[in-house]
Amino acid sequence: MEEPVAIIVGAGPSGLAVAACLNRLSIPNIILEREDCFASLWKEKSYDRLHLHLPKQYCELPHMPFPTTFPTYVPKKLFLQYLDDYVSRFSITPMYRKLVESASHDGVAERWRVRVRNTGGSGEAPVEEYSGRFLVVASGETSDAFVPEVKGLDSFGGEVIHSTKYKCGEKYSGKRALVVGSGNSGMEIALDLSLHGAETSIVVRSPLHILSREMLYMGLEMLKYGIPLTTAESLLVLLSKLWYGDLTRYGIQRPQEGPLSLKVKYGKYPVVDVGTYEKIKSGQIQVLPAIASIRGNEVEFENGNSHPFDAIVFATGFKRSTHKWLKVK
Ligand SMILES: NC(=O)C1=CN([C@@H]2O[C@H](COP(=O)(O)OP(=O)(O)OC[C@H]3O[C@@H](n4cnc5c(N)ncnc54)[C@H](OP(=O)(O)O)[C@@H]3O)[C@@H](O)[C@H]2O)C=CC1
Ligand SMILES: O=C(O)C(=O)Cc1c[nH]c2ccccc12
Repeated sequence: MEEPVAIIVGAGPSGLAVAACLNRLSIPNIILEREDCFASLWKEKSYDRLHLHLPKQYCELPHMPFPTTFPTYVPKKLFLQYLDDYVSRFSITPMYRKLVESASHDGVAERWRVRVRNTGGSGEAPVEEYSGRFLVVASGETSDAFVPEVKGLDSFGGEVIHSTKYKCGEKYSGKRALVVGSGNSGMEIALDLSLHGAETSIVVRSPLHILSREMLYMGLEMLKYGIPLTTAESLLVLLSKLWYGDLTRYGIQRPQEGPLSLKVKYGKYPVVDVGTYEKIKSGQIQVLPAIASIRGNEVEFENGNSHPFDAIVFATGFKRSTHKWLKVK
């Protein structure tokens, strides 16, 4: 095989976008993907009711707009259909079951050396090596599911899953479900559970911004037209306060810093409300503080209260994987 100019790690939307751009310029490249499909987070590790939070014009990949027939907020199924079309259109051929174990730069040869475990076979996974002038890290901020250590979790009798294993709330009907974590996954999974008739609670341990999709869209449009970030986000906070009111009565604080600054500085996205707020307001979703410990089916919270649950969904986010394999001096 001809040596690629670029080695792309990860066949998520970003890796596919880079490969498409390189293919259009006939620049040889390979994508190394540890799973057996592209966009595995979307395909296999996300809940059914997932939609993009931004209007479609903000989410398209380079050189291929979404079809005009797609709705403004693209659902998972159509997004995956779009990615399928994208991969065929730009003749992208990711190499699957290639787990990158190390990537380091050889200064003398001016090449990246990438060691890969080929996990595709049946026996012991053999090691392969690839080299190329450029390395593209497209393995994402959401590569490895994160579950915190919780005192007594082992003693919990019910089901415990990470948000990546959650599809739909159907089987939780009538059950007491606790969602731990109040990012966008936790908030929407709590909504889904409640809509399916689960008695739902969610742990909110830190301050957060809640915006509607329209507010977020407005914020991004303001940035596009050159309105300063601090001005744009002051307006968003004002709108959020007018629309949602004082959230402290439900046990939710707003952060000191604005929603756009938090995203830009720390990659922390605001919660985009797709219906959870109404459920919290009506008392159908109960907000609880951080967990102190678990004993059997009883979960004790930091305010000293404890409640029994049948299932816990950890929507506690992800860790990136680069510290495991990317060797930079
Ligand atoms: N439709 C869309 O576009 C969607 C987009 N997303 C995006 O995907 C990315 C991942 O989202 P998500 O899966 O929600 O993960 P996040 O990292 O965004 O959220 C994790 C949440 O878990 C909380 N948490 C972590 N550890 C604990 C703990 N020990 N006890 C209590 N709470 C804890 C965090 O709180 P704390 O802040 O205190 O650490 C935070 O609220 C984000 O960028 C998100 O915006 C997700 C879903 C839908
Ligand atoms: O910068 C990005 O990741 C974007 O595409 C825009 C965006 C998506 N969600 C947001 C939330 C707050 C600020 C920017 C964005």
